[in-house]
Amino acid sequence: MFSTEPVLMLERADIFQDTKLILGDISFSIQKGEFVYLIGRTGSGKTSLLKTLYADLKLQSGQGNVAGTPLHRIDKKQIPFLRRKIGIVFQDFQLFFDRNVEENLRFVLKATGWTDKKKMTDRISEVLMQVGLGTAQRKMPHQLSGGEQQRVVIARAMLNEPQILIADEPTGNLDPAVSDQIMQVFRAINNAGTAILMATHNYELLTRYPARTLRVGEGNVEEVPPGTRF
Ligand SMILES: Nc1ncnc2c1ncn2[C@@H]1O[C@H](COP(=O)(O)OP(=O)(O)OP(=O)(O)O)[C@@H](O)[C@H]1O
Repeated sequence: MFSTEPVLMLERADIFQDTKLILGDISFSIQKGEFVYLIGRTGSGKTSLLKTLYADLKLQSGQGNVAGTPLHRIDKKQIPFLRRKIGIVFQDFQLFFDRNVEENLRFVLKATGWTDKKKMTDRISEVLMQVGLGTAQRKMPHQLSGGEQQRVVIARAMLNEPQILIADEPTGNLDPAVSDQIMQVFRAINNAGTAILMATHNYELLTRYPARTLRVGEGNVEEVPPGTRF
C-alpha cells in the first residue's frame, strides 16, 4: 500500500548525553527516498543526534519515529529490529580485520536472522556489486584501500534493504577523489529508493552534490535555505 509516512521524524525532541542536554526541542522529518545532509561545527551535536536516531542514545523527551519504530517508547528488545530497518555507516562500526569481506557480511546476515546459505551468498554478491566491489569477497580488509573498506561498510549497511541509511562522516578520512566515489555509491543507493541522512564536514560535496541540508548549531537544528553557498 502506498504510504506518505515519513521514514524518519523527530517532534520536540531533546537530545542528551547522559544528563547533559546537547540539542533541545528538535523537530524535522525525512520522507522516503530523500537525501539529506547534516552539517554543523565540531561538537555541535551531529553524532549525538544520529545516535539517538538508531537508539544508541535514549530519546528522553519529545517524540521520534524511525522506519516505523517509535523511539520515545522503545525498549531494549526492540533495538535490534529497529537496526535491521536502518543502515548505519559510523566510525565505530568498523570491519572485523581477522575476517574476509564475505565473512564480515555473513556475520551480519546471521546476526539478523538469515539462515539459508545460498540466499546469504546471493545477497552478499548483490550488495558488493551495488558498491562496485563485485570481486572482493575473499579479500581481507587490510588488502583493501580506505575507500574500498568504506564501500564494504556501506555494503554491510545495505544487507537488509534498509529504508534509510544513516552515515556519520563517511568521507572523513578519505581524499577528494575517493570521497567522490563514495558519493557516487550513495547517490546510486538513493536513486534506488533508500533515504540517506549523512553528517559531513565536507562542504565541497555539498556544492558538488546539492541536496536538502540541516544545520546543527546553537543547541538546535535548522533547515539551510536551498542555494546557500558553503
Ligand atoms: N559520551 C559522552 N558523554 C558526555 N558528553 C559527550 C559524550 N559524547 C559527546 N559528548 C558531548 O556532546 C557534545 C556533542 O558531541 P557530538 O559528538 O555529538 O558532536 P558532533 O557535532 O558530532 O562533533 P564532531 O563533528 O566532532 O563529530 C559535545 O559537547 C561533546 O563533548
